[in-house]
This record gives sequence, structure tokens and C-alpha cells, in this order.
Amino acid sequence: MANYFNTLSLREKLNQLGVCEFMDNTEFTDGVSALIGKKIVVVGCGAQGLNQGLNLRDSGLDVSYALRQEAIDSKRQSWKSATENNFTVGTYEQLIPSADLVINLTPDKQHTSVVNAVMPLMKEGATLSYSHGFNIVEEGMQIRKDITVIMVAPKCPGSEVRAEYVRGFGVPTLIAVHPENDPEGKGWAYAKAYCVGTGGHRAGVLKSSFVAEVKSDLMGEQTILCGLLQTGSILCFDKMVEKGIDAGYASKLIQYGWEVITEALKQGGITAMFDRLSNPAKIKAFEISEELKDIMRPLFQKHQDDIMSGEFSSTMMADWANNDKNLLTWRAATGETAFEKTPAGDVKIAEQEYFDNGLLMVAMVRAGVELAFETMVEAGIKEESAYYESLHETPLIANTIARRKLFEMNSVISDTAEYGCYLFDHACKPLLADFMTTVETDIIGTNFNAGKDNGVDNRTIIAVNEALRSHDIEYVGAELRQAMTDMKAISTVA
Ligand SMILES: NC(=O)C1=CN([C@@H]2O[C@H](COP(=O)(O)OP(=O)(O)OC[C@H]3O[C@@H](n4cnc5c(N)ncnc54)[C@H](OP(=O)(O)O)[C@@H]3O)[C@@H](O)[C@H]2O)C=CC1
Ligand SMILES: CC(=O)[C@](C)(O)C(=O)O
Ligand SMILES: [Mg+2]
Ligand SMILES: [Mg+2]
Repeated sequence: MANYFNTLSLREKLNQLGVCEFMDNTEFTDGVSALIGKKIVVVGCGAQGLNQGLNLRDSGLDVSYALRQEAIDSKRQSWKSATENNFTVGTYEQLIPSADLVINLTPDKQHTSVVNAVMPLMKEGATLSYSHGFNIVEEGMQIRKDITVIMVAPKCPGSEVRAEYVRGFGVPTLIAVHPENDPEGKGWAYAKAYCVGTGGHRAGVLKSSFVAEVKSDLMGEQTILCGLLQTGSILCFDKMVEKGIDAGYASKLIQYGWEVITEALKQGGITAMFDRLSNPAKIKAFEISEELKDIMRPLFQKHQDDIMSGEFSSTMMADWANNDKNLLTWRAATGETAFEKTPAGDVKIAEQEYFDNGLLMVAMVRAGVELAFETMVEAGIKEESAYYESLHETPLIANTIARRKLFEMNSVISDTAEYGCYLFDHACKPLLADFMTTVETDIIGTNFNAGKDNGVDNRTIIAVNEALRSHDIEYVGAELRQAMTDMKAISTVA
């Protein structure tokens, strides 16, 4: 198999990268009806598998799980998750032949072997679905021509797919039909019904393509969503401890700080997040984020270039062939960092304090969100897709860090995202080394406003406010958030 994207002409590459149509509510008036009475069989019951299945069942659909024999025999976690939630569990041979929709939610590295095992068992005219385009685009997997191939990709970690659904909201979702596999023309009806079943239509849905999804998802996860939050957590923690801040305090400020500051981001964009700072702090955080953007821009561009060329995929697939040696080594090393090994202190931190004592974190979030958005759009990804993949998903990843630090984030995200996160982290830490030598506790660990009056130069604050609100991400974000009428505020740790 060859990388499907690399077989396309430049014109077709740009066409497929540019597929992105916002689908408003009127597109979903049929709800889940296209899938009522259909047998849905989910292969894999992990982060996405369990949580999507719970949502689909709660939406009235017939869901069961086909697990690999060894998961059943040795009662692995996936078997426990499916049976403890009272789902029917069976083998491929037992459940696939009668399935109308087979949802493949196994790890990307297993897709080729899983699809090769499952496809011969699928009945004529069945549908196969993915939540990430890697197997089709980066590996060029060929699917039997009578099978419809669709994608429903939540722009969110599995745990939050469920958490937002339970709150009565949902998560932004990209849906697609593989142009090579829509023999009966039913792909979009199935993809829309499946998307409604997960609650995605309440947050926002883009009619996308396998190419547009994979090239943006890899970029978002490697840079702003996981990579920068990992690098930022480690660098900020080490800096505070180096400067004598209590380690328990430093740990708590970071573990919960990303969630608190990005809750403002989720509700009102970068402008709203910066508005939580005093004027002097806003100007300082703006200046820091401009400097961080200049330092990190080449690294963001390198990640996007390597994703577009297929260089990233071949690097990661070499590790698959080497039994995930790098992934497992880097996962263990992350667990040994001081931030991961220092529990959050039993200390009260007021919600506002996370902003006043965390200017560097606010600056990192702005720098990362804007850089990821700019780099994706420059590479041919449309703004709506880039928004969901950068600004909106950052708070959802931050929710996982608030639960159990980087361990939780790296457990809940896919192995593909985790691998890319470590690649970014290894390159970004040295890149920021010189900058970090200039950092004092006034921008991370203590209240920036202490001992200062609130005065600023009028022209400076006017220019900063204009720069923050005039970024393209703020316009597309305001539009997309208007459609998020069901968005719920989450209670953040004070
Ligand atoms: N994680 C996330 O938040 C997101 C993931 N995605 C995509 O969703 C898909 C699933 O990812 P994710 O939920 O993270 O995966 P997980 O690693 O969380 O779960 C994988 C599941 O597949 C099973 N599995 C592992 N190896 C095999 C195998 N060889 N054959 C059959 N089943 C196997 C595992 O069960 P066991 O090991 O017990 O057999 C587990 O149930 C991927 O395509 C990913 O890119 C998309 C958006 C976000
Ligand atoms: C959670 C998500 O959207 C990721 C980061 O793309 C993934 O886990 O692959
Ligand atoms: Mg993603
Ligand atoms: Mg991903």
C-alpha cells in the first residue's frame, strides 16, 4: 500500500485538503433515523470506542462490541469496559457478519490488520467507519468496493466525547465519505446519523474529507493540543521550583491552570482569555506570546511539513515495526518528570489566581493556538477546521491534565497523538531553553500585579487589544461559537 495523499496531483491534494463545509442544524433534522434498526458493531472498546458507544446507545441505537479473541479470553480492560456497561460482546466471527455498520475504533497501528480480519466477514453492502483518516490516507488501505467507507471524527479526547454529551452538549466533529467507497450513495446519511448519535451536531459539524481530517488532526495534536501543553507543563513547573516556589503549589497551578485559563478561551476566544488579566498583565502576556510565536513558528511549520509529506507517518510507522520502542521509552520518561511525580499541593488557589500567577501559561496558549491555526491555514486547511483543531480542543485536552496530569492526557489520546506529542516536546524544550533563562516568578508562580498600580500607556493597551481581537481565529471562532448554543460552562477547580 502507498500513501494515498502522495498519489494525488497537487490540484487534487489542495481540493481534498480544502473540503470543509459547516453543516448547520437543518442538516440533521433526520436525527439518527438512518441507523434505527441497523446493527452497529464497534471494534475496540478504548478511549473512543467505549465513549462513542455509550453515546450512540443513549441516542437509541443498537450497539455491540466485537473484540479480539485474546481480549475476551484474558478479560482485558476493553472486555471489562464493554461488559460492565452491559453491552453485548462477541468475536468478529459472531458479530461482524450481521453488522450494517462496523465502527473501527482500534489503534491506528492495528487498522490494517484489523480491517483485513474484519472485511471478509462483512456482509455485502455494509458500511465501515473510522474516527481518524490515517489508515485510508497515510497507508492507502483499499476497501472492498461494495463496502461504504465513512468517517465520524470527534475533535476531542474520548473521555470528553462522553462528558460533553452527558452535559447535554457535544464535541465538534468532522464527517466524511471516502470518494472511492460510496457505491450506494448512502455514506452521508449514515455519517450524519452516526454523528447525531454521538452528540456532535450540538457542537458543530464540518463536512470534511479523510485527507483534510488527517492532515489537520495530526498537526493539532502534535503541536498546541498535546505537545505544547506537555512542554509548557514541564518547563513552567521546573522554573517555579528552581526559583523557590513551593513544589506542591507549582504542581497544582499547572495541573489545574490549563483547564481554568482555557475555559475562558472556550467560552470567548483568545480575547476573553486575555480579558481575565489586568491591563499591565495583558500587555506583558501579549509581549511574551509574541516572542514565543517567533521562537516556535519554525517548529510548527516543520511539523506541518512532515505531516504533509508523509515523513511523520513513516517515522511513526518505523516505531510500530520496532514494537513501539520509542513510544514506550518516551512514555516512561514523561512519567519520571518532576511535574508528574509531584502531587498537586493541598493549597487553595482562587480561580482568578490561575490567571494572575500564570501569565506565561496564558501566553503559551495564545502562541500555540494562533501558530497552529496560522500554520494549518497556510497549508490549505480551512479556518473552521483549523479552529476546532486548535482553539476549541485545547480546553478539552486541558480537562484531561486536570484529572491526572500528563499521564491522563497521554492515556486518553490516541497512541498516534502521544507519539507526535513526544516528538514536539523533545524539539520544543531546547528551542525554549534560552527564553526560559529570562523567566522570573512574576510571570509564573506569583501575582504579576503585586506591588504595581494598574496604570498602562493608552496607545499600548489599545494596540494590544486590537491585535488580540483582529486575529482571523477570533472572527471564525465567534461565528462557530454562536452555533454552540448548548455549550455548558464547566466548574473549574478554584
Ligand atoms: N483517543 C482519542 O481521543 C481519539 C482517537 N481517535 C481515533 O480513534 C481510534 C481509536 O483510538 P483510541 O480510542 O485512542 O484507541 P485506544 O488505544 O484507546 O483503544 C484501542 C482499542 O482497540 C483494542 N485493540 C488494541 N489492539 C488491537 C488489535 N490488534 N486488534 C483488535 N483490537 C485491538 C484495544 O483493546 P485491547 O487492547 O483490550 O484488546 C482497545 O479496546 C484511532 O483511529 C484514533 O486515531 C480519534 C479522535 C480522538
Ligand atoms: C483527542 C484527539 O483529538 C487526538 C489528539 O487527535 C487523538 O487522540 O488522536
Ligand atoms: Mg484529534
Ligand atoms: Mg488524533
